[in-house]
Amino acid sequence: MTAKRAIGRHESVSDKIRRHRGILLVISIPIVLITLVIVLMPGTSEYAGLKGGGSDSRKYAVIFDAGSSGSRVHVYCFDQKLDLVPLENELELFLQLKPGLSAYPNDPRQSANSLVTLLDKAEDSVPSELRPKTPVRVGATAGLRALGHEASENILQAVRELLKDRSRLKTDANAVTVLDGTQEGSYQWVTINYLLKTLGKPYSDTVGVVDLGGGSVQMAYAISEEDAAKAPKPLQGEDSYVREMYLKGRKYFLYVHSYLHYGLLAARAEILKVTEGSNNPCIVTGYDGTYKYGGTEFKAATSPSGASVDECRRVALKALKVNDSVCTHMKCTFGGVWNGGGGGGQKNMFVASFFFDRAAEAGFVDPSQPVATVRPSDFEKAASQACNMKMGEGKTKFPRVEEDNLPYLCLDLVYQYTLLVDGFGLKPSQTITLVKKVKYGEHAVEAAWPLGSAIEAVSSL
Ligand SMILES: O=c1[nH]cnc2c1ncn2[C@@H]1O[C@H](COP(=O)(O)OP(=O)(O)O)[C@@H](O)[C@H]1O
Ligand SMILES: [Ca+2]
Repeated sequence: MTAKRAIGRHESVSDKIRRHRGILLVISIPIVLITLVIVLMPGTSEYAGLKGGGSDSRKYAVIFDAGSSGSRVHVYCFDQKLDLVPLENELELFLQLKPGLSAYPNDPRQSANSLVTLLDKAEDSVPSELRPKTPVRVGATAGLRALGHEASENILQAVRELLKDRSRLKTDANAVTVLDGTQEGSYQWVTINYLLKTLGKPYSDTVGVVDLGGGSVQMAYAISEEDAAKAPKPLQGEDSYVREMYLKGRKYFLYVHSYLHYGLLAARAEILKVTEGSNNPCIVTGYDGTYKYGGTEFKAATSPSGASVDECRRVALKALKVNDSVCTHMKCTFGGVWNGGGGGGQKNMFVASFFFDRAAEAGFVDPSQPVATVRPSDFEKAASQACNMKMGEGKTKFPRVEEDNLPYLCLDLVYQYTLLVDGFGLKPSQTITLVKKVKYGEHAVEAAWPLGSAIEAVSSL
């Protein structure tokens, strides 16, 4: 016994290993395997945390929307997969002010300086070390388009100088421009479909968009390759009807058209021009004043018999030139413009900007919700009430309407109905989604073109 114990006590380490090698083998194989998996697989938590969490893998973009009625800035932050990630508590920094750049047609410096507060706050929201790598873009829309080349180019040049003098953000050669209408419409389509996560799906699973600004209105939707091949060729100086875009591994043919002078505030002027200098059946009963747009004044006075939906519709149809212009294409919207042929990409329409705002002011949409499902006929119903009231009743009948908009409420709602139904050819009973913001995970993001521009800007980095 003693001898045996003595032998046992002096057993060498190698003897022990040899004796227990079976057990050791059973324990060590899984440990080695697990270690290998952790080291080699990029998807496992620790590794991915190190790689994806650092601020150097994030890309910021600062986009100014120089709209006809106001200027806005959006700052977005994307991860490596081009998903939006929160900046502080929201998925974007969004700030806005009025008026827009085109309110200073003869003073380019003052026009550019109106962006200073937006610029400073936007730049502050980008981490200091990333600023020189962060693209900044300024896209001007209908306001500068309508000003004409020289005045708008002077303003843009002053904005370029402001960015150079005051900011460390990265400006490319074409970073400060007047967007052409088809660009604006296609960015809006990318924004909405990105937020709905329909990009990469077949074209008929995407949604179509309408964006009613102050100066212009855009419609965009994806069409089939066959329909794209049938698109009418644009005349000289016209934008082409179809844009090809490659997004999330799929090629899209996007029908897009922008109508300058048919944004809501510009359309008021077009409708008042039809009855030039005399009474107009779209003006709310009891109002007699003037409407200013783009430096011109228009008489805005109701007819002696008061406002009327039916008569206002006749004037709106004239302003849209629905029946007065020649359609040389298969089918037209209004003003002789091709309608794109319809199809699956147009069956769900997301309708933004002034459509949402007026519906909320008229009281048939809840302004605290990001989206609302309505029908074009809802605009007509609200128009009937607005056209039948007197100015004095406005505040009680439509408590949410801003005072300045009250004389034009009948006009705005009739125009919106006429644009959707007679202009764009939607059925009065078709459901459409009015959209202010789109939910993206837990957050909601502004349903506006700058996100589409930001995605393009960071994709090329
Ligand atoms: O970021 C946004 N989110 C939601 N609505 C917006 C945003 N930017 C503009 N809008 C809408 O567009 C309307 C003004 O149009 P804008 O001034 O952009 O005219 P434009 O597009 O014809 O130049 C605003 O009253 C608002 O309804
Ligand atoms: Ca706009």
